[in-house]
Amino acid sequence: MPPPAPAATAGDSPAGAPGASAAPAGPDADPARHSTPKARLLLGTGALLALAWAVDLAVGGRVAQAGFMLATLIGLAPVARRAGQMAAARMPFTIEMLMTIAATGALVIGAAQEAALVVFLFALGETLEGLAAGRARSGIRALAALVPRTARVVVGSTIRDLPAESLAIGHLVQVRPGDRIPADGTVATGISAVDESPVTGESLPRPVSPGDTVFAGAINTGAELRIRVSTSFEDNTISRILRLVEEAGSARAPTERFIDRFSRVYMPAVVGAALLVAVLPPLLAGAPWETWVYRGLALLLIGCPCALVISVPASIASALSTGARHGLLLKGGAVLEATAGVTCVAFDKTGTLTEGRPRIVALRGIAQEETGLLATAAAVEAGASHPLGRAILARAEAEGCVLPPATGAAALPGRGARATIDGQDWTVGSPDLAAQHGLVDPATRAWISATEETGATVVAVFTQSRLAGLIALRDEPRADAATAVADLRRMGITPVMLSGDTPRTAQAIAQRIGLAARAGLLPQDKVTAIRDLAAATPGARVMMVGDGINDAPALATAQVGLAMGSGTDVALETADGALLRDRVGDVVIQIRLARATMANIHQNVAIALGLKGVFLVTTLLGVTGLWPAILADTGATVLVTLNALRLLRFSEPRRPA
Ligand SMILES: Nc1ncnc2c1ncn2[C@@H]1O[C@H](COP(=O)(O)OP(=O)(O)OP(=O)(O)O)[C@@H](O)[C@H]1O
Ligand SMILES: [Zn+2]
Repeated sequence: MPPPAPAATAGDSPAGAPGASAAPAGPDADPARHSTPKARLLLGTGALLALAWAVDLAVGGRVAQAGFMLATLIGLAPVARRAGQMAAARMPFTIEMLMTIAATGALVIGAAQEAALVVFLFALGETLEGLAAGRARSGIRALAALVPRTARVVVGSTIRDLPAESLAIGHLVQVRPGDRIPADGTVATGISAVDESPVTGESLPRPVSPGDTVFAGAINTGAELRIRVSTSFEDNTISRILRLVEEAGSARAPTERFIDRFSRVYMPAVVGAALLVAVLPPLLAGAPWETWVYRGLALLLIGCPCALVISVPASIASALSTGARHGLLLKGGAVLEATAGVTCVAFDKTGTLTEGRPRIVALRGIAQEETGLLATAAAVEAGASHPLGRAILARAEAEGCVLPPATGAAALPGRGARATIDGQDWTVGSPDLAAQHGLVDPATRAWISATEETGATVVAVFTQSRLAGLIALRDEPRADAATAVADLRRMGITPVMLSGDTPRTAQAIAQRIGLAARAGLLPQDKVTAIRDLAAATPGARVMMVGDGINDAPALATAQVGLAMGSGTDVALETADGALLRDRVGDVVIQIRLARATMANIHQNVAIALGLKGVFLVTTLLGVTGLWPAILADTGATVLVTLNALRLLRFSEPRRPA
């Protein structure tokens, strides 16, 4: 007989470790590995059971009884062994132990036929549940298969096939039309379109040209591309996602932990109650022993918490899997549960509510003419990752500016960037910084205000003593920002914008999107703002959605922090989840999915407890016996799992275009 796989599915696991199956990925996620021996066992027990039944119907008597007994023993052996192992590890009260006691007890009181049926139905329940759980997790497992195994690496004038794992940062790889991209990177040469739907769920291929970033796993749908690898294999987006989801297994939902604790008390209570039922009526009232021992055994089966134990992990695995298919990633069940309760969503502005691709709309030279101004600003921003800095650099490059050499470049988070040029300390940053040096005269101030009222951001380029000029940049709101914000309102959730930009600019943009704004916030002010929002109303739960380095502290502070997929690594690492498609509307979908999941979990707990309640009563009344009791348990397990699978079909509501 093949060895049983310990703790293969939640149904197998001891009551003390119901979360064992919550990790939807990892080595345990392969259902085939576990269900094969179980399925074989199931078939064996089933065949013997059927044979014994046939014998029973034909001739009856000893032979049939022996057949039932044999079927029971074969089916029970692995279960009993697991029960023994767990008991040796000081976890005596397990589902396996309940099964073992009940089936052995049934044999002892001469109910071999029922014992065999009980063992068979138990194995059936586990197999079905294993299959269903495998489906729930397949979405995430499929991700791992997306990255091609080999990459075509360009070495000088030749191309060599190398394993994708061995790719290193800086390698140049060739991706032919129709091939999958083997690594995260930037397009070096070629103009094409990439289908990222397997990674992000975005169904339209995205046009790419040199300089654009691409994900490992995306399909090149157009012409040949050469990609410069930007992350190692372990750090590519897909590997990171898989790691996040794996971590998810350890971060259990509060509901799950409750059931965990509940089971720990509950299992000994069930055994105790069954013992009392079996012993007390005969001892005290002289009732017949067989009747009450039988009822006690049935009670053990009723008490089996299989369905309850898997109700939460099954729903969560389905939900995480569905989310992953839509490019919505959450680091586990706890986050899912917190997301369902969100009452307020705080959005960062740049890169979250807006495209994060500001463009220069005006240059105003003051102490320096425009081209020189642009070159100076670009030199200061040379290493910057801030969208404003990148926009300035892009424009300078487009205009063919020659940048003066700069040293000691540094970011001033939430304020600007600085560097030394020609021995002078230059800053590119918020006009307030320049004003602090007394560099902003009334005419300049008026120009800044007027420009900001149009929703543009103005940055000043200055030294301690001289304002070289001003640059106005404009960033458009994301296409779905206004709709998403309106959807949140309709769901009873308060949207707020938290911005590091000036009040006038932030207001202008917030007004177009339709929400309130808090502006002029430094990174630590965003943290304070999150705390304020959480304290503003009792029971408030705040979600923060952001993308930048300046959002990371706020992402960590909020009950739930979500990072835009295009966001900085810091934001992605700090956040509890990511929205890979970079759509504001995905916040809405994520919350809807979380709410649906919690509803699903509650239904599951109701199904599990409800069925048990009904059969508890009928058992004590003597209406139903052993096999209906285990059928109720198996039935509840299957119902709960099927109900959880409904979450796989969760889809975003279609809206009229
Ligand atoms: N690299 C930079 N170059 C120029 N100005 C900068 C730079 N970084 C920050 N600033 C200035 O600091 C302000 C706040 O920046 P911060 O990154 O906190 O927010 P933001 O990107 O404007 O907006 P949000 O906080 O809504 O994303 C900017 O509006 C800009 O004036
Ligand atoms: Zn059970």
